Amino acid sequence: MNALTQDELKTLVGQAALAYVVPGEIVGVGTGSTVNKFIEALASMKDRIPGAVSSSVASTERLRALGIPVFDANEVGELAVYIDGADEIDGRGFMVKGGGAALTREKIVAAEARRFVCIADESKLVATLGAFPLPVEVIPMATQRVVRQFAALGGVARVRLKDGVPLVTDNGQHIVDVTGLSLTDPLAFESEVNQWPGVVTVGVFAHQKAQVCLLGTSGGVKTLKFD
Ligand SMILES: O=C[C@H](O)[C@H](O)[C@H](O)COP(=O)(O)O
Repeated sequence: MNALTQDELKTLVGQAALAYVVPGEIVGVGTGSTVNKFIEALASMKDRIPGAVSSSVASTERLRALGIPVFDANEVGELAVYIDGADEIDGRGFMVKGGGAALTREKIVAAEARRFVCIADESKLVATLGAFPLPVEVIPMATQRVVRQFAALGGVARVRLKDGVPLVTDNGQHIVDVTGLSLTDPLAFESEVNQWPGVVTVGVFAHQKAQVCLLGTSGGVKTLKFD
Protein backbone atom coordinates (compact mmCIF):
# COMPACT_ATOMS: atom_id res chain seq x y z
CA MET A 1 0.00 0.00 0.00
CA ASN A 2 1.29 3.47 -0.86
CA ALA A 3 1.92 5.80 2.07
CA LEU A 4 -1.03 8.07 2.69
CA THR A 5 -0.61 11.78 2.09
CA GLN A 6 -0.95 14.20 5.00
CA ASP A 7 -4.28 15.29 3.55
CA GLU A 8 -5.52 11.69 3.47
CA LEU A 9 -4.40 11.20 7.08
CA LYS A 10 -6.39 14.28 8.07
CA THR A 11 -9.46 12.91 6.28
CA LEU A 12 -9.04 9.61 8.11
CA VAL A 13 -8.94 11.16 11.59
CA GLY A 14 -11.67 13.66 10.72
CA GLN A 15 -13.96 10.74 9.92
CA ALA A 16 -12.81 8.68 12.91
CA ALA A 17 -13.79 11.55 15.23
CA LEU A 18 -17.47 10.99 14.37
CA ALA A 19 -17.41 8.03 16.77
CA TYR A 20 -16.91 10.52 19.63
CA VAL A 21 -19.83 12.78 18.73
CA VAL A 22 -22.70 12.10 21.12
CA PRO A 23 -26.08 11.88 19.35
CA GLY A 24 -28.51 14.42 20.75
CA GLU A 25 -25.70 16.61 22.13
CA ILE A 26 -24.16 19.82 20.83
CA VAL A 27 -20.55 19.24 19.77
CA GLY A 28 -17.62 21.63 20.25
CA VAL A 29 -15.75 22.22 17.01
CA GLY A 30 -12.18 23.49 16.66
CA THR A 31 -10.41 25.14 13.77
CA GLY A 32 -7.90 24.23 11.07
CA SER A 33 -7.29 21.99 8.09
CA THR A 34 -7.81 18.76 10.08
CA VAL A 35 -11.01 20.02 11.67
CA ASN A 36 -12.24 21.01 8.21
CA LYS A 37 -12.22 17.29 7.37
CA PHE A 38 -14.17 16.59 10.54
CA ILE A 39 -16.72 19.27 9.66
CA GLU A 40 -17.23 17.67 6.24
CA ALA A 41 -17.77 14.29 7.91
CA LEU A 42 -20.07 15.82 10.55
CA ALA A 43 -22.53 16.82 7.85
CA SER A 44 -23.51 13.13 7.62
CA MET A 45 -24.63 13.31 11.28
CA LYS A 46 -26.36 16.67 11.20
CA ASP A 47 -29.83 15.22 11.73
CA ARG A 48 -28.65 13.47 14.90
CA ILE A 49 -27.18 16.47 16.74
CA PRO A 50 -28.72 19.86 17.62
CA GLY A 51 -25.62 21.59 16.24
CA ALA A 52 -22.21 22.88 17.25
CA VAL A 53 -20.36 25.49 19.27
CA SER A 54 -17.58 26.85 17.07
CA SER A 55 -14.11 28.18 17.90
CA SER A 56 -13.68 30.57 14.96
CA VAL A 57 -15.43 32.59 12.31
CA ALA A 58 -13.94 30.24 9.68
CA SER A 59 -15.36 27.08 11.29
CA THR A 60 -18.72 28.78 11.88
CA GLU A 61 -18.97 29.62 8.18
CA ARG A 62 -18.11 26.04 7.17
CA LEU A 63 -20.57 24.52 9.62
CA ARG A 64 -23.40 26.80 8.52
CA ALA A 65 -22.63 26.21 4.84
CA LEU A 66 -23.23 22.50 5.47
CA GLY A 67 -26.50 23.18 7.29
CA ILE A 68 -25.16 22.54 10.81
CA PRO A 69 -26.58 25.08 13.30
CA VAL A 70 -24.02 27.00 15.35
CA PHE A 71 -24.82 28.09 18.91
CA ASP A 72 -23.30 30.84 21.04
CA ALA A 73 -21.09 29.33 23.77
CA ASN A 74 -22.86 31.49 26.36
CA GLU A 75 -26.20 29.87 25.54
CA VAL A 76 -24.93 26.32 25.80
CA GLY A 77 -22.59 25.75 28.76
CA GLU A 78 -21.08 22.30 29.26
CA LEU A 79 -20.36 20.18 26.20
CA ALA A 80 -19.92 16.41 26.02
CA VAL A 81 -17.01 16.64 23.62
CA TYR A 82 -14.72 19.07 21.82
CA ILE A 83 -12.98 17.98 18.63
CA ASP A 84 -9.92 19.93 17.48
CA GLY A 85 -6.52 19.62 15.82
CA ALA A 86 -3.13 20.57 17.20
CA ASP A 87 0.20 21.89 16.00
CA GLU A 88 1.99 19.60 18.45
CA ILE A 89 0.84 17.01 20.98
CA ASP A 90 3.00 15.14 23.46
CA GLY A 91 2.64 11.78 25.19
CA ARG A 92 0.61 13.33 28.04
CA GLY A 93 -2.00 15.00 25.83
CA PHE A 94 -0.48 18.47 26.28
CA MET A 95 -0.60 20.50 23.07
CA VAL A 96 0.61 23.59 21.26
CA LYS A 97 -2.19 25.19 19.25
CA GLY A 98 -2.90 28.42 17.43
CA GLY A 99 -1.15 27.97 14.11
CA GLY A 100 -4.45 29.15 12.63
CA ALA A 101 -4.72 32.03 15.14
CA ALA A 102 -7.86 30.57 16.77
CA LEU A 103 -6.27 29.61 20.10
CA THR A 104 -8.29 31.81 22.47
CA ARG A 105 -11.72 30.74 21.30
CA GLU A 106 -10.46 27.17 21.06
CA LYS A 107 -9.42 27.25 24.70
CA ILE A 108 -12.77 28.73 25.73
CA VAL A 109 -14.75 25.99 23.97
CA ALA A 110 -12.34 23.30 25.18
CA ALA A 111 -12.83 24.49 28.76
CA GLU A 112 -16.57 23.79 28.45
CA ALA A 113 -16.04 20.21 27.26
CA ARG A 114 -15.92 17.09 29.39
CA ARG A 115 -13.64 15.47 26.82
CA PHE A 116 -11.12 16.92 24.36
CA VAL A 117 -10.55 14.69 21.35
CA CYS A 118 -7.51 15.81 19.38
CA ILE A 119 -7.30 14.80 15.72
CA ALA A 120 -3.90 14.97 14.10
CA ASP A 121 -1.62 13.33 11.61
CA GLU A 122 1.40 11.56 13.05
CA SER A 123 3.77 14.45 12.28
CA LYS A 124 2.18 16.33 15.21
CA LEU A 125 3.23 13.84 17.90
CA VAL A 126 6.39 15.06 19.69
CA ALA A 127 8.44 14.05 22.73
CA THR A 128 8.71 17.63 24.02
CA LEU A 129 6.61 20.62 22.94
CA GLY A 130 8.37 23.67 21.53
CA ALA A 131 9.66 22.98 18.03
CA PHE A 132 6.56 24.52 16.45
CA PRO A 133 6.62 28.33 16.90
CA LEU A 134 4.43 28.94 19.93
CA PRO A 135 1.47 31.22 19.15
CA VAL A 136 0.43 33.76 21.77
CA GLU A 137 -2.56 36.07 21.32
CA VAL A 138 -1.67 39.54 22.59
CA ILE A 139 -3.44 42.90 22.86
CA PRO A 140 -1.78 45.08 20.17
CA MET A 141 -0.40 47.74 22.55
CA ALA A 142 1.48 45.02 24.48
CA THR A 143 3.17 43.09 21.66
CA GLN A 144 6.66 44.61 22.04
CA ARG A 145 6.52 44.21 25.81
CA VAL A 146 5.63 40.52 25.38
CA VAL A 147 8.41 40.11 22.77
CA ARG A 148 10.90 41.41 25.37
CA GLN A 149 9.54 39.11 28.06
CA PHE A 150 10.07 36.09 25.82
CA ALA A 151 13.59 37.29 24.96
CA ALA A 152 14.36 37.27 28.70
CA LEU A 153 13.38 33.57 28.70
CA GLY A 154 15.71 32.87 25.76
CA GLY A 155 12.96 32.84 23.13
CA VAL A 156 12.70 34.77 19.89
CA ALA A 157 9.24 36.26 19.41
CA ARG A 158 7.86 37.88 16.28
CA VAL A 159 4.52 39.49 15.53
CA ARG A 160 2.71 37.34 12.95
CA LEU A 161 2.10 39.19 9.70
CA LYS A 162 -0.55 38.74 7.05
CA ASP A 163 -0.14 40.56 3.75
CA GLY A 164 2.70 42.56 5.31
CA VAL A 165 0.76 43.88 8.30
CA PRO A 166 0.07 42.34 11.73
CA LEU A 167 -2.54 39.63 11.49
CA VAL A 168 -5.76 40.51 13.32
CA THR A 169 -7.50 37.62 15.08
CA ASP A 170 -11.26 37.02 15.32
CA ASN A 171 -10.99 38.85 18.65
CA GLY A 172 -9.29 41.94 17.18
CA GLN A 173 -5.89 41.10 18.69
CA HIS A 174 -2.44 40.20 17.35
CA ILE A 175 -0.41 36.98 17.43
CA VAL A 176 3.20 36.69 18.59
CA ASP A 177 4.99 33.48 17.50
CA VAL A 178 7.85 32.34 19.71
CA THR A 179 10.73 30.04 18.79
CA GLY A 180 13.66 28.75 20.83
CA LEU A 181 11.70 27.51 23.85
CA SER A 182 11.62 23.95 25.12
CA LEU A 183 8.37 23.49 27.01
CA THR A 184 9.35 20.87 29.55
CA ASP A 185 6.75 21.99 32.13
CA PRO A 186 3.73 22.99 30.03
CA LEU A 187 1.37 23.40 33.00
CA ALA A 188 3.65 25.89 34.78
CA PHE A 189 4.56 27.67 31.56
CA GLU A 190 0.93 28.14 30.55
CA SER A 191 0.03 29.52 34.00
CA GLU A 192 2.96 31.94 33.99
CA VAL A 193 2.60 33.40 30.50
CA ASN A 194 -1.15 33.78 30.85
CA GLN A 195 -0.47 36.24 33.68
CA TRP A 196 1.73 38.58 31.67
CA PRO A 197 0.03 41.93 31.08
CA GLY A 198 -1.38 42.09 27.57
CA VAL A 199 -1.42 38.33 26.96
CA VAL A 200 -4.89 37.13 26.03
CA THR A 201 -3.97 33.44 25.72
CA VAL A 202 -0.82 31.43 25.28
CA GLY A 203 -1.10 28.55 22.80
CA VAL A 204 -0.03 25.91 25.32
CA PHE A 205 -3.01 23.67 26.09
CA ALA A 206 -1.95 21.92 29.27
CA HIS A 207 -4.80 22.89 31.60
CA GLN A 208 -7.18 22.12 28.72
CA LYS A 209 -5.30 19.05 27.50
CA ALA A 210 -6.60 16.26 25.30
CA GLN A 211 -8.09 13.15 26.85
CA VAL A 212 -7.90 11.28 23.54
CA CYS A 213 -5.83 11.71 20.39
CA LEU A 214 -6.82 10.11 17.11
CA LEU A 215 -3.52 9.98 15.31
CA GLY A 216 -3.45 9.41 11.56
CA THR A 217 -0.62 7.02 10.70
CA SER A 218 0.30 5.09 7.59
CA GLY A 219 -1.01 2.00 9.40
CA GLY A 220 -4.40 3.62 10.10
CA VAL A 221 -5.87 5.59 13.00
CA LYS A 222 -4.10 5.05 16.29
CA THR A 223 -6.03 6.00 19.47
CA LEU A 224 -3.97 7.50 22.30
CA LYS A 225 -5.65 7.95 25.69
CA PHE A 226 -4.25 10.28 28.32
CA ASP A 227 -6.48 10.03 31.39
O1 LIG B 1 -5.49 28.00 15.48
C1 LIG B 1 -5.56 26.90 14.98
C2 LIG B 1 -5.64 25.64 15.68
O2 LIG B 1 -5.03 25.61 16.93
C3 LIG B 1 -5.40 24.37 14.91
O3 LIG B 1 -6.04 23.35 15.63
C4 LIG B 1 -3.98 23.98 14.73
O4 LIG B 1 -3.26 25.06 14.18
C5 LIG B 1 -3.86 22.74 13.82
O5 LIG B 1 -4.30 23.06 12.56
P1 LIG B 1 -4.17 22.06 11.34
O6 LIG B 1 -5.16 20.96 11.57
O7 LIG B 1 -4.48 22.90 10.13
O8 LIG B 1 -2.76 21.56 11.30
